[in-house]
Amino acid sequence: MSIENLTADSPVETDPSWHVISVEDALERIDSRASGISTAEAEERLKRYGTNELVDRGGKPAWKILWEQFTSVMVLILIAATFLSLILGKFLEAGAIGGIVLMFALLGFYQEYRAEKAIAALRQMTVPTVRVRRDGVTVSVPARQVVPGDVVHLDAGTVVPADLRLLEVVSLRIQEAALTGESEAVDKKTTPLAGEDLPVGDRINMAFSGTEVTYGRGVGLVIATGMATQLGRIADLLQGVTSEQTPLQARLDHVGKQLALLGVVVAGVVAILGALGGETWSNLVLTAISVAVAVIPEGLPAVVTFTLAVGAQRMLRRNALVRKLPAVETLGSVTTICSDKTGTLTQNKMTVSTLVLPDGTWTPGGDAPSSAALVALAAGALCNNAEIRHVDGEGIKTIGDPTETCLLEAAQAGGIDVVTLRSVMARIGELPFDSERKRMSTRHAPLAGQVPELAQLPQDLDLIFVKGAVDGLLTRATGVFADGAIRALDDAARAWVEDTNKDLASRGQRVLGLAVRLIPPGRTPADPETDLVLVGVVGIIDPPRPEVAAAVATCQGAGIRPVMITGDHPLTAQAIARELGIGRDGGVLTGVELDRLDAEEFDHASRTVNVFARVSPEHKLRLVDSLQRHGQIVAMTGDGVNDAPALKKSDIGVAMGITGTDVSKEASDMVLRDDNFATIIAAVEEGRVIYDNLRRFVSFAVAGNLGKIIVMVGWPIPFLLLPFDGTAAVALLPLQLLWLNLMTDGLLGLAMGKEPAESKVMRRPPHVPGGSLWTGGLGRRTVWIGLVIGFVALGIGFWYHETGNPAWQSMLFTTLAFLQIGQAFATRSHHDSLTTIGWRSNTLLLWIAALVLALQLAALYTPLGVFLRLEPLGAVDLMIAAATGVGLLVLIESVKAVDRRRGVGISIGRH
Ligand SMILES: Nc1ncnc2c1ncn2[C@@H]1O[C@H](COP(=O)(O)OP(=O)(O)OP(=O)(O)O)[C@@H](O)[C@H]1O
Repeated sequence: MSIENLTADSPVETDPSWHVISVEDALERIDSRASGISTAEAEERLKRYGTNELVDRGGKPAWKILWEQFTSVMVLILIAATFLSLILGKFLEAGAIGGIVLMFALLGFYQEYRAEKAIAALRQMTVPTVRVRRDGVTVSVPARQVVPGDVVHLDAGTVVPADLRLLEVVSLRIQEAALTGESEAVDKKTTPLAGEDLPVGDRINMAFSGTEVTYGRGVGLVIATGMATQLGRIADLLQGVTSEQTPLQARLDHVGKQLALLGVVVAGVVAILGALGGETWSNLVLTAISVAVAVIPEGLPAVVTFTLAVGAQRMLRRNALVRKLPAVETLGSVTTICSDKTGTLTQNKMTVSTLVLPDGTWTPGGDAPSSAALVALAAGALCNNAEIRHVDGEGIKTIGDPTETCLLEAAQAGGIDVVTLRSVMARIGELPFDSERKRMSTRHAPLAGQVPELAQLPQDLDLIFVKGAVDGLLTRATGVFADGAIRALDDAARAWVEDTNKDLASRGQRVLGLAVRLIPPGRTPADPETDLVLVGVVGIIDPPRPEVAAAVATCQGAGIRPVMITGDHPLTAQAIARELGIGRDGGVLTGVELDRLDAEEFDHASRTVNVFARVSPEHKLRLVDSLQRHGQIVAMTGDGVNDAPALKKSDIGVAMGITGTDVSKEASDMVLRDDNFATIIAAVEEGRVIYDNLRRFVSFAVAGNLGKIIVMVGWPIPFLLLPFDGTAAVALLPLQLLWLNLMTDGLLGLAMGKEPAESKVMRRPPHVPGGSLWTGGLGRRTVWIGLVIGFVALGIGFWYHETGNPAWQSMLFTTLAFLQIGQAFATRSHHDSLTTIGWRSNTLLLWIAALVLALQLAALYTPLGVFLRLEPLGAVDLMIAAATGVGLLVLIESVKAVDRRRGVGISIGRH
């Protein structure tokens, strides 16, 4: 998409010239003010202009989902079967097969449609909120309620919510790749530009919907919303968002197709056997159809979608919001979790514990601060973007980044009136905080005697206050403020700062240095953050979240390595890591140290070191890459705009719901609604449960179908060898098989998606993603259960047939149903006995089993039986059939018991 296309041919181009007029003219043109519009006006404009949304961006249309149900290989074979039956003049069969195909297709449609809706609803939950000025105050509103004329705030990490004419910028940089394809971020301005028809990419006093703020902050006037924005004009984008298949879905699709083809082959074999036995042509075709129908796992797609969607809901209940369905499954195979420290492992509730000065310390709540302490506290309050507000009913509240709010609170505890201080010491410049520099600076006009607390500082110079990581400040400092005067930063002073830093950090505290630079008014140094005078060092406590230590232990027990990746000091990181049980050995490496490693050493480090400190987002990306190259499945957390590449690269990108930026959320697969590490572990557990349940279902369905194949193939063989009366070449009719598959794969299978966790789910290694479904003994178990089902049913069928019982087919049919009900219960756990897990722990299965039973009885004893060509069975026959089901249940349970005693059993296949 070229830039020209966007401007020249846009059909809804209304007023392209916002970039050539001044800020004041822009405000006037749209009838707004720098303080924003009123709530009433906003409501009125919302009615006039509509909501700020692009026309339905996501999701498959319903007709497409429905169409896909009818075009799968399985269904096509069934449709072919319907036509063959028609040709043979078997109208009832044709109608019934057709009907059941329709039923399966509708079931599949319903499940998939629901899953689509559920995922769309989940995506809706991450729709960003925007800070706008309404009625003169800044409030948060959902992005969809933004209207033309609104004045909105932009910060690093914000996705621009609408098209804006910029009113204020502070080092504002915006990445506009979504619109222009240009990946380099653009520096923004507010001054009018020349040239009405400048291309979008050159309108640098505008910000466009969908682009991303990568740095700085700004304020903009909304000039277009929704479909009237530049983004809204790019039709291509609107169709975007394809729903992805999970790896397992893709593999199961494959299994489905293979089974369908196998069905065709086996059908051919049975037909040949029948032909050898002198069976009639039409009966042969009918038999072939029956076999194909028996083998095809009709319920598979519906059950898989249902299980994944149920899984996403379960995760949501545990505060993990899945944005992409494949994540539900991938979570189960995660081997390494790289987590930020602040806010994820810790509470992000920061309090200043101590302020260390060259000539003493001050503790909030303790004595009155010394004059040196006042300078440091004022520096911390001025070089600070948190706000103090009076909230009705709650009194004075600080709002903003916890690292900054705690500094405001400390200043107030020290007796400084922050609001007054800030109004007197107006800010005239700012270098925003970023996680690469790990510091921020603000510039203020000379004191001129206005602030008594700062009487000891020169009164006629501009002040640049800097706060940030101590190590960085130390390399840029030349002086220290001690005993009311500025002294040279000699070795002793340097050693004092370093020791203080280490001492606080090794106690797990976050350490911030505070510094000032004095500069004649009007002069702008090339790098304002040099020649600094240190005024103090602050120790900040951010306690670990109480539940995280247990989550870390669970994580390790589950064969998953937790890794801490933090921008904080290595000693702080290590102290917190130790407290939480992360990386008892393996030490800590810093970003600088990582940079010194060669590729091989880096790879070694990524696999052995568990704590990485003072890293930048770019290191996160390299770590993910290195881990992935060594076969690890990596979950990576991130909150900042620069974390997006690492989130995208990781197998599970995890964003923070509370503190995360829009950009990080958009790049993620999963959002933690509570920012909590423990929630990742909960999601992993759910992921494993889902994987187990899918494996369980596939094993159940394949064993059942194997049983049915044995019955269908095995049935004609004795008749070939023995004198044949020509009445019994087909064990079961297509309708009967379809019915059975509907009962088992369809209904009982659905209930398997609801199975709760196996007891050992978090005490075993993660499964190999993309690995075989049948590993760990599951293949063997599936086969023998299939053989038992097949031969028991066959045996009973022969017995009834040979004893001349006309209901032999009904008996065969009913036996198969009972066998699979028994199997369904026994398969509820691969290890634990049914008595341990409790009959009632999956009530859905109980209900569905009851329903299946009722439907089976209806098939035998109501007019439905005529349709299905079944004869009623006597009570004894019923009991025999039921006994086979109970027998299979007991048999599987006994095998599990023996396995448990021998310490073996179904495993997940990674050792
Ligand atoms: N608002 C701030 N102003 C100035 N410096 C800051 C600010 N916040 C953090 N720092 C400094 O930057 C360092 C890194 O902070 P950053 O926010 O990048 O990492 P973090 O949040 O501690 O790490 P993570 O969340 O990745 O565990 C901190 O140790 C601190 O020294």
